[in-house]
Amino acid sequence: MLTLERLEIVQDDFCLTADLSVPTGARVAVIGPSGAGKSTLLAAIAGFLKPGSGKILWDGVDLADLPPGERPLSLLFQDNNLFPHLSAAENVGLGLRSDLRLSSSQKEAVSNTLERVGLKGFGNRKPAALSGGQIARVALARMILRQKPLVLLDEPFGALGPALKGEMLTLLADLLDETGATLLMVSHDPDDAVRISSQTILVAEGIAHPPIDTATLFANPPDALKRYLG
Ligand SMILES: Nc1ncnc2c1ncn2[C@@H]1O[C@H](COP(=O)(O)OP(=O)(O)OP(=O)(O)O)[C@@H](O)[C@H]1O
Repeated sequence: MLTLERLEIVQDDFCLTADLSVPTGARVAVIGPSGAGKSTLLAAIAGFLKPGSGKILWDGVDLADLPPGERPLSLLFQDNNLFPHLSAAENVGLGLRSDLRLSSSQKEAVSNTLERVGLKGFGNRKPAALSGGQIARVALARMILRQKPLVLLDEPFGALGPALKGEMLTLLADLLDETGATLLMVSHDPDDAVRISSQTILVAEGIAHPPIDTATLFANPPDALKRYLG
């Protein structure tokens, strides 16, 4: 379980508070107006931003002293963070070792994972020779290979067209079924929230609200969400 305990994150004159829990295995959308603090929230959980006060706990363990690379999570941004000079397989392999000195079983795991996301035979290609959807698949492959229990996605498919995005959300849901990982996914598209997540965290007016049932939230949106939805 992820617990944000009386968390306060301050960036210059911006302040976000959160006091909430996300049960293990839950899939939670994070939505809210632009600039409300969705990325800031994920950055704090990932360890890139030090909270002003409060705690971030995973299964009761305070993550404060763990650097980003040692936290029990994978993080994926919209640009998918692929290194342009590395092949698809190497980009996936980075999920296991940053120096890419992989054992033969690790290399096999990379190749199996590429196959799992539909990229069999694409391992030697550099990102420039891959389509947007294929790049997203490489990023997902790296994420699942890391086998972390918490997955943080920040608008991961925002640059893709609707059909491709739908395909990626389906693949993501299948991968989460297999790994049982807990998901927090920032999205600007309410349809994504409905599609991938049973629960939604609304971030608005300085507060990351506790997750509530997605359908209930959209059926009866609070004013801040109404304004955002337009
Ligand atoms: N490095 C920084 N230093 C100071 N303030 C920052 C910094 N990064 C972001 N902010 C501010 O923090 C607030 C929250 O930004 P954040 O990017 O988390 O919002 P968001 O909800 O993810 O927005 P969007 O949907 O547009 O991506 C904004 O007011 C932003 O200007």
